[in-house]
Amino acid sequence: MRLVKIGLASVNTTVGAFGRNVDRALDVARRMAAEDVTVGVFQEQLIGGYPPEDLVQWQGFVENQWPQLERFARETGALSTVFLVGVAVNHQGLRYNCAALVAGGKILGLVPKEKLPTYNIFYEGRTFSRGYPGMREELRGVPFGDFLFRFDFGLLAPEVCEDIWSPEAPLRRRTYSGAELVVNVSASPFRVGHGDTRRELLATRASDHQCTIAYSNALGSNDGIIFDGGGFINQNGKPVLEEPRFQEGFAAAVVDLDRTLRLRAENTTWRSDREAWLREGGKLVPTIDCTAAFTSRREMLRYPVPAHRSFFLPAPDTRRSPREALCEDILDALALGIGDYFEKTRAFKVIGIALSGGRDSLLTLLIAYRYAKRVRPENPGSLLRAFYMPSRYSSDATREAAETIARELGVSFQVVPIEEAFERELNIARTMLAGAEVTPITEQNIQARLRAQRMWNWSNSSGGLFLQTGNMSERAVGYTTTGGDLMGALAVIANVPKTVVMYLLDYLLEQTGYEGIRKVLAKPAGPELAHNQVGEEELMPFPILDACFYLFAGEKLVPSEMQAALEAMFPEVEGARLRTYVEKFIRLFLQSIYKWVQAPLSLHIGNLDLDRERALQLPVVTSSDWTKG
Ligand SMILES: Nc1ncnc2c1ncn2[C@@H]1O[C@H](COP(=O)(O)OP(=O)(O)OC[C@H]2O[C@@H]([n+]3cccc(C(=O)O)c3)[C@H](O)[C@@H]2O)[C@@H](O)[C@H]1O
Ligand SMILES: Nc1ncnc2c1ncn2[C@@H]1O[C@H](COP(=O)(O)OP(=O)(O)OP(=O)(O)O)[C@@H](O)[C@H]1O
Ligand SMILES: NC(=O)CC[C@H](N)C(=O)O
Repeated sequence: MRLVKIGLASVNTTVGAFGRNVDRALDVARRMAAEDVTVGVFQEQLIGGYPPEDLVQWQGFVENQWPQLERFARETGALSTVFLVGVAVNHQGLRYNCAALVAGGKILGLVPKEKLPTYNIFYEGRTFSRGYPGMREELRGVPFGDFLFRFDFGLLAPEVCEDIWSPEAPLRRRTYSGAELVVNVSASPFRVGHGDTRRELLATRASDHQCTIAYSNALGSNDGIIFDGGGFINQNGKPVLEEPRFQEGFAAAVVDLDRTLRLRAENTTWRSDREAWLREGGKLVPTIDCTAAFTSRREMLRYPVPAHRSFFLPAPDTRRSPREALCEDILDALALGIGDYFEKTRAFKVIGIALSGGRDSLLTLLIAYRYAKRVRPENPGSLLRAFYMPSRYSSDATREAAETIARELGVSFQVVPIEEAFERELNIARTMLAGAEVTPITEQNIQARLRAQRMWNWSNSSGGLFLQTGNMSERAVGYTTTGGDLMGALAVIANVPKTVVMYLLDYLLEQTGYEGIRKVLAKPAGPELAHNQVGEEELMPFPILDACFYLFAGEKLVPSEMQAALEAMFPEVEGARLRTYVEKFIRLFLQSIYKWVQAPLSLHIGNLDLDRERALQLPVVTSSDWTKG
């Protein structure tokens, strides 16, 4: 029996706040040591914050991380814990994204990331250089490269995030070289369903490579990329610990590393694969001996027995239903996104929403309220302001719905009519047009723009964070006004399809029983910019719109393929009608790209997103001729 206690840390870092990031990490490091953690795992780019994007091009951004790493080492020097910390380093003019091994007051090693993700939201290949098999360098007197590290408790292999996402992972050659404990410092952004993907991936790697894996993820939102924290310990395929997500702190568990070696020895497939690898010229990874530099304290650790006192019976099932898991995850992620933007920019005092009595602004308000409840539990509503701005087209029903939810949440609610200003702007527009008619669409847009202007004015003088409320589906087809409801300081639900907006509201109604939600849902969605406007009549049914969006923008199908998929999905709708929906969707989508590119920074929760930096990089000036074959 060789017991080791592994701690997984979650620290909410800010890009560029090196000193503050390390202060927060030190606090967790000390708490881990106080609870006898042998190996404490932090996240990728702990010191610099993630994603640093092109800040890595500034030599100072990278160089100035080193003194902070040294400080971390110094201030943890008396602790009996080995720490893994993500840091960027400069070496011979190139930048590397590393896992640093720190123990006994010293930086004992630096292992650079080999797989640099340059897809979706990731741009690492643009700024960082890769580590490579057999890399053996020294940086400021510290071993820097492809190494294993021997401690009195076992053989450890540090690595960085994406390294584990490849079947050709460095951990293959490192475990074949004897590594027992693979430690992955990670920054894996929240995306719907990604938590399950991580769990399965780690179980597969730990089983394929017969090792114990400790994986610790980043926490907190930076620039709309939301890290949900959490982490996993998996021993040779068996889950040992799953750290709760969306909270700062750490979780720890004891593992018996002898078990990892025993299972490895029993696994004839692993052994013969290793022999074949050696025969084919596989090169063993060298080991740095750290036993003189650090002595662990493990005599107090106890064998990890199941809390439910059975090695044979399952633990009580605490899993959430898929519906609850989806809704709670999205709501937690978006609330963290609002909160971290509000706090980390240090630019705002309150949060404001133009509240229409419709679905999108209601959901945005409820998400902001979720954040407010965390930081001001005694009076969450005091952090928020809601403004209802009626024109001649606004109904009593939406006003009543908006007022009701604001009252239920204790949020200040102000009615600011725009009718007079609308009339004035209409007349001015007529004058500018020298007598020509103001189009009906312009009439609509004037109202949306007046509301935006008022929100900006309120924001300027109050220090208010003006939340933009548009959903992804309507943005995709340009059903939003440039300079109007498309604007705001932070777009909260811009990555949420309309059908998901409705799903979340149904869930929240069930959870909270708020009358305001019920009143909003009682009325069909529509912008109230003209008489009796119903969004689904002007566009198409939202389930079909979202399906078109998924098939075209996500799956990249051509119209005939989309049509076939829609016919299978909506057999009750006539084929000819589906064809007009497909054509309409593609036309609107391709002619609305200019709108998304001027939308505010938005919170990201899925790989299919309308954000030129993070998902679809489409030209604004483009023709749809190619879609016609
Ligand atoms: N390719 C291009 N590149 C750059 N700019 C381009 C452009 N094409 C038009 N433009 C400019 O954009 C203008 C048209 O865009 P914009 O002013 O936004 O107006 P537009 O897209 O014509 O109309 C806005 C639509 O959004 C709907 N809406 C508005 C507000 C809320 C909601 C809701 O869901 O509640 C819906 C509204 O019913 C209407 O159908 C043009 O007048 C022109 O100035
Ligand atoms: N009467 C209003 N008072 C305040 N804000 C409004 C008003 N009408 C529209 N807005 C703002 O403009 C945004 C766009 O309107 P839109 O109709 O797309 O959304 P919604 O009303 O929130 O949701 P839905 O479309 O599902 O009814 C709203 O979310 C809201 O922020
Ligand atoms: N920062 C990274 O390398 C993360 C990439 C990884 N595939 C993830 O999404 O979790």
